Amino acid sequence: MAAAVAHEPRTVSPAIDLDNLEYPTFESLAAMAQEDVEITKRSTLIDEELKKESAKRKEARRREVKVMLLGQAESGKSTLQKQFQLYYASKTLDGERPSWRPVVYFNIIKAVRMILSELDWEFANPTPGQDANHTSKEVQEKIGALRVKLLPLIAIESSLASELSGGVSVSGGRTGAYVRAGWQALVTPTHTWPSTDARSTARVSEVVELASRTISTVLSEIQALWDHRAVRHLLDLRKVRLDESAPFFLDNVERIAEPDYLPTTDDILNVRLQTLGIMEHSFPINMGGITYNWKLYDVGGARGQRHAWVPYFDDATAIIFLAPVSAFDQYLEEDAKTNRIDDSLQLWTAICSNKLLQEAHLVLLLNKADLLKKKLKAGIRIRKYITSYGERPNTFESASEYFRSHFLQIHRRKDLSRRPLYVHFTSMLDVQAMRSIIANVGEAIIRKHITETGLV
Ligand SMILES: Nc1nc2c(ncn2[C@@H]2O[C@H](COP(=O)(O)OP(=O)(O)OP(=O)(O)O)[C@@H](O)[C@H]2O)c(=O)[nH]1
Ligand SMILES: [Mg+2]
Repeated sequence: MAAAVAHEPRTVSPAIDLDNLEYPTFESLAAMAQEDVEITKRSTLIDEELKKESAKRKEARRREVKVMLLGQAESGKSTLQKQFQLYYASKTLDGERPSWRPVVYFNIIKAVRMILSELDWEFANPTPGQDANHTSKEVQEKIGALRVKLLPLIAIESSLASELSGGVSVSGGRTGAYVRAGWQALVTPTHTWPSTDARSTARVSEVVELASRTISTVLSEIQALWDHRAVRHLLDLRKVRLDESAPFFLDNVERIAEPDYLPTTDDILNVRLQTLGIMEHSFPINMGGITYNWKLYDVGGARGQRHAWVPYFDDATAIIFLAPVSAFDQYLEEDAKTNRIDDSLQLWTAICSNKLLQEAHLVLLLNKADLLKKKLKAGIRIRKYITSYGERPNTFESASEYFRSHFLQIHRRKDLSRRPLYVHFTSMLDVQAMRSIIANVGEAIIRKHITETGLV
């Protein structure tokens, strides 16, 4: 037989003494009731505050227009960002002028270095069939003498590049300098930035001042090199590969060599400086009496940078895709076998078919139309680089239509949500012509945003 188990109650309720119970007085009951009212009031207030806060956040989000600038490296994304800034917030661009000074110096030094190294190569390996006068002993001696004078200038390139890149190590090559978000604070003593200490700012200014002084000291040698017939000849033969903006800066070197030089808007638009990562620029845009917080995301376009775009995709209001149509005779710096137009078409395919971007408004800018015209006028044949161009006339009308139809076809085939597509040919350095495009694109994007969010 199982033994009986005695159970103790687990909790013992206290015994009560009915004779000595304390009852609350009417006064204390009233005070308690008042306290309850206060607590309820406070919690209602908190609820209301939270509701207001959430409505405010929602409203702020509704007024926020996020626009991503996408496209391969050198397609003109950062230049378009500057054009937007110039149109909607020109005062902020004015404030940034001093920080573009070292970038202009860097562009000049890099151009001089590249000319000298291309000449070296050409003297050692003369192009068959070229005029031997341009590689004669006399020419080589003259260039040799210029090189000696220009060496102190070339020596500054890497320290200037490294200061612009905020310490990211860079080594020669065509690109040379990268910038990340906040770079301007690193190169402008008047800016404050958490990562800028007084010593590093002083060092940067020293490098910038040294660059400025050296450019004016060797000004006549820079001009002599740029005007030299051997250089001109090699440029004509397209044997010297310079950044597209190099001729602009070398033509303007005298003005830039002035000690009180401050970059003009044209200078700022022409500089070449590769973007690293994602740079966010925001400024208010007023439309129909409502102020929108316009956020532009300018990304690095080289292949190694593209993975960083994706986290920004799902709440993007619009994508502005830039494809440089002048690039038919160029190849990717990161992959010398891929034609730039081909890369742009591949990238455009990926953008049109990306599921995260299905809701985003699409704008396609076929950029560098000015350079396309120039190249065709200079007789560069598209068929040599793109065989499918066939016997079509080598004219701007025919070429622009050919490239446009390829991009449109991809959009038709790959865009599952069948969004309307806004297409423009652009010459991004032309401030006047860009004004109407910027206004059109800005308005179209905000209008779409209004339709979706129900803002009036
Ligand atoms: N001639 C001409 N030059 C242009 C045009 N658009 C941009 N450029 C120049 O092309 C170069 C590259 O432009 P960026 O805006 O730096 O290119 P990006 O797309 O930002 O390049 P990453 O930052 O490397 O991805 C700069 O020197 C610009 O001045 C154009 O329409 N015509
Ligand atoms: Mg850029």
